[in-house]
Amino acid sequence: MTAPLLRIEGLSKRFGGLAVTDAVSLEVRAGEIHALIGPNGAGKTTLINQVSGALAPDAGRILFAGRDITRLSMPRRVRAGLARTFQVTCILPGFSVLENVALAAQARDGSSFRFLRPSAGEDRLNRAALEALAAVGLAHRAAAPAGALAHGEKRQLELAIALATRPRLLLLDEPLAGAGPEETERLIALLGRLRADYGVLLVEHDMRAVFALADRISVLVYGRVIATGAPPEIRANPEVRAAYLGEDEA
Ligand SMILES: Nc1ncnc2c1ncn2[C@@H]1O[C@H](COP(=O)(O)OP(=O)(O)OP(=O)(O)O)[C@@H](O)[C@H]1O
Repeated sequence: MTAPLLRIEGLSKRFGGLAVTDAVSLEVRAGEIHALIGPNGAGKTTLINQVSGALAPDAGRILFAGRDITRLSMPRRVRAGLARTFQVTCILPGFSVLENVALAAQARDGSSFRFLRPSAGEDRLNRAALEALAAVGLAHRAAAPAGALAHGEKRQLELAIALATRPRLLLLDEPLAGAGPEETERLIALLGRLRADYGVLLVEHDMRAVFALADRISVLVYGRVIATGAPPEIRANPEVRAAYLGEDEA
């Protein structure tokens, strides 16, 4: 079996007296969608924040492609191949769709264009941005102002922004939040296609999407992983059903 792309070992974070993530361990393999589910306040976003580098853990380790990244800055993690999207849409509405993605491509490449003429650098960024937009099915909207996109298209744009940083692992925090039924279908299909090329750690409340997409699911309750397994195992787990899923998810 291939080594995991992401390995989280005993990750703990306290806010005051509250253990928000409590010795959390899990792995994400390349080509796998690993969903992290759990009730509101279980610590899912706090875990993603620690993996992305927005929050320092109190204890535990984060290994990415075998390298310990626990103390690495956020920009260095992006350069290493970690990309995240946010629960709340995070785009520049006055810039075009293409510009939003080109900026992300530029942030990833940093100074790598310093020996190129600016226009050649710009062409390259635009090409990279168009490629990322094509991968999420949004190339036809490249010239539109980002603020004019429909909600579901904004979620696609956020994914393109993440892809433009050339990641190996995507940290997706509620990518379906606020999407209507048709947009949800489109985004589920898109996430399913991305699986071939990336590892994905997916936080999502839409259980139909989670059970349709995930190769494995970890269930977080009060900061602790109470179960990890394939979707049928999780669905049948009595502790999970009692703590989170309830009867209607069966
Ligand atoms: N910076 C902070 N300071 C203090 N408490 C915090 C902070 N960030 C989060 N918390 C608390 O930690 C707990 C876990 O929050 P977190 O956002 O990680 O949960 P979640 O599982 O992502 O929830 P949701 O599904 O509602 O997004 C909550 O009780 C929250 O109030």
